[in-house]
Amino acid sequence: MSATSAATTFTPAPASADIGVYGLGVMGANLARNLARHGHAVAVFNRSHQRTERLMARYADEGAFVPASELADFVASLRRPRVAIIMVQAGAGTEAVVEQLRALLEPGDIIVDAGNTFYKDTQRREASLREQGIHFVGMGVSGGEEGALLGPSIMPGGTQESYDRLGPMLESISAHVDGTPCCTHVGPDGAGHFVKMVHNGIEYADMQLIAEAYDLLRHVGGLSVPEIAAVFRSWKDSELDSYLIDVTTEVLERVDPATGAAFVDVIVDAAGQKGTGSWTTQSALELGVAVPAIAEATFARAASSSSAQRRAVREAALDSGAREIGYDTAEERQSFIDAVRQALYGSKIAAYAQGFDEIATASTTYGWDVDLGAMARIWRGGCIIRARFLDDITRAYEAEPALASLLVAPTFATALESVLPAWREVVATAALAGVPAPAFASSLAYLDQLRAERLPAALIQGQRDFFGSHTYHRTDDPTGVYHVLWAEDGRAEEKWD
Ligand SMILES: NC(=O)C1=CN([C@@H]2O[C@H](COP(=O)(O)OP(=O)(O)OC[C@H]3O[C@@H](n4cnc5c(N)ncnc54)[C@H](OP(=O)(O)O)[C@@H]3O)[C@@H](O)[C@H]2O)C=CC1
Ligand SMILES: O=C(CO)[C@H](O)[C@H](O)COP(=O)(O)O
Repeated sequence: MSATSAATTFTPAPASADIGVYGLGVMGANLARNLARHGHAVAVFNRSHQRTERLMARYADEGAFVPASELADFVASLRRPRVAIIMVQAGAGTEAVVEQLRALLEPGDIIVDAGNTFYKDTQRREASLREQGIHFVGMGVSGGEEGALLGPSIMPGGTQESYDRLGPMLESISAHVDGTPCCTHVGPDGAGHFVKMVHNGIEYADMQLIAEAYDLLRHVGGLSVPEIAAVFRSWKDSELDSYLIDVTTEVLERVDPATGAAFVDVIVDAAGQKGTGSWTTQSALELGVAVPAIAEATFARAASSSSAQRRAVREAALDSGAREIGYDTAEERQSFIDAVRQALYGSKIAAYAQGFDEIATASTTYGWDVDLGAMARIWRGGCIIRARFLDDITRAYEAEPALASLLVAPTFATALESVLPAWREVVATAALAGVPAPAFASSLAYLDQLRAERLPAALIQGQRDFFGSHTYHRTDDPTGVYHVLWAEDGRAEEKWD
C-alpha cells in the first residue's frame, strides 16, 4: 500500500502478517513502526480509520505494514497461530476490543494487551480466554512515545508457551543494554501488568523525590531555577544519573517563550495521574506491603490538585511557625546542595526497595516466581525509570536472589550509612522551614522502622486488645494468643486456644 486519501479502503491478503497491532494512537502507532522497522510484517488496525490512513501515508516505506479497514480482515491477515497486540485505553476500551477479538480468534491464538491495564482485569481476562483455548498476555510497555518507536522496556506475562512464540519478536524491538534485551517473560497470569504497575508506582516516587529536591534547593537553598538546572545536570555524574534527572534538567532549563519566565513557573502546580500510582498503593495495602514513598507520591499529586482545600488553608494564613533558613556563604550553600543529593539518593534506595518488596510479595501470593534481578535488568533501558542505579540493583539480586530487602544488599547498606546523616539533616531542615517533603520524610521513617529493635506497634496491639479484644502475642510466647480482661477487676491475662 502507498500514500492514501481519506477514502482509502485497505483489504489485506490473508495470512500475510507476522503480528498485528490494534490501536494506532501514540503508543500503538510507534510500536507498529518499531516492529516493521525490525523486519516483521505488521497488520495494523484502528477503530477510527483515519489513524490507519495516517500511519500508512507517513510511514508505509518503513517496513512491511499490512493495513486493514475491517477488523475481520485484520484478523484474517494474521498468520496462525495469530498474535494480536491491543494498544488502546485501559478499561472499557480494552474490554471492548478483547471481546471483539475473542469472537474472531481460535484456540492457540494469542491476544496481547500492551496497555496500562490493572492486573486483576488481566487475571480475569486470562482465565476467561483460557477456557476458549486463547492465550491472553498482559504486557507492560514503558518508554513513552520515543521508547515505543526506538526500543521500550517490555514486561510480558501470560503462559510460557505464548512467550515462546512472542519472545523473539518482542526482544528484537525492545531496548538493549550491554547487548541484553530489556524484555523477559515476567511470569504467568497478570504478572506482566503487575510489574508494569509497580514500575509506574516507582516512577511516581522517583518523580516526587526529584520534585522535593528541587523545591528544597529553591525555597531553602535559595537557588534560582537555572542554578537548580545546573545542579541537576551535574548530578548526571553521580549515582543519581537517570532518565528522570535528564527530563528534570530539560524542563528546568526551558524558558517560556511567551513570558520569558522559567517554564516551570508558568505550569499550573496540580499534578495529573491516570491511575497506576493509585493502583500500586491500593495493591500494596491489599498485600500488606509498606510502600510509603509511592503512597506519598500519589497523595502529593492528589493534594496538589485539591484546589479548594489549598485555597482555604492558604487564605486562613495560619502562623506556621516555620523558620527562615538561609545559607550565607557559598560553602554553606554547596554543603546544603550536597546534603539534598544524599537525601535524594537515600530516599530513592528506600523507594525502589518498597517497589521490589511489593513485586516479591505478589509473586509469592500468586505463585508467579518473578525473578527480581531480571526485572531490574529489563528496566535498565527503554523505560521511564531507566538509571545507572538499576545496574547495582541487578547485581544485588544476582548475588542474592532471596534478598529480604534491597536495603541490606551490601552496596546499598554501605551507601545508606554514608548518606543517612545528611538525609536526616535535610528532612529536619525541611520540617523547620515549612517546605513539604513527604517522600523524603516517609522514606527515612520507613528505614528507621525497619531497623528498629522495638516498634510502638506493641502499644497499638495493647490498644486494640483494650477496646476490641483483638488479642496480642507475648514476646516470651510469640505464637500464643493472649487477651487481658480489661473490664474486670484485677485485669487478669488469659491465654486463648
Ligand atoms: N502514552 C504513554 O506514554 C504510554 C501509554 N501507555 C498505555 O498505552 C495505551 C494507549 O495509550 P496511548 O497510545 O497513549 O493512547 P492514545 O490516546 O494516543 O490512543 C488511544 C487509542 O485507543 C483507541 N481506543 C480507545 N477506546 C477504544 C475503544 N472503545 N475501541 C477501540 N479503540 C479504542 C483509540 O482509537 P480511536 O483512534 O478510534 O479513538 C486510539 O487508537 C494506554 O493503555 C496507556 O495507558 C503505556 C505506556 C506509556
Ligand atoms: O506508563 C507510563 C510510563 O511507563 C506513563 O508514563 C504513565 O502512564 C504516566 O502515568 P501518569 O499519567 O499517571 O503520570
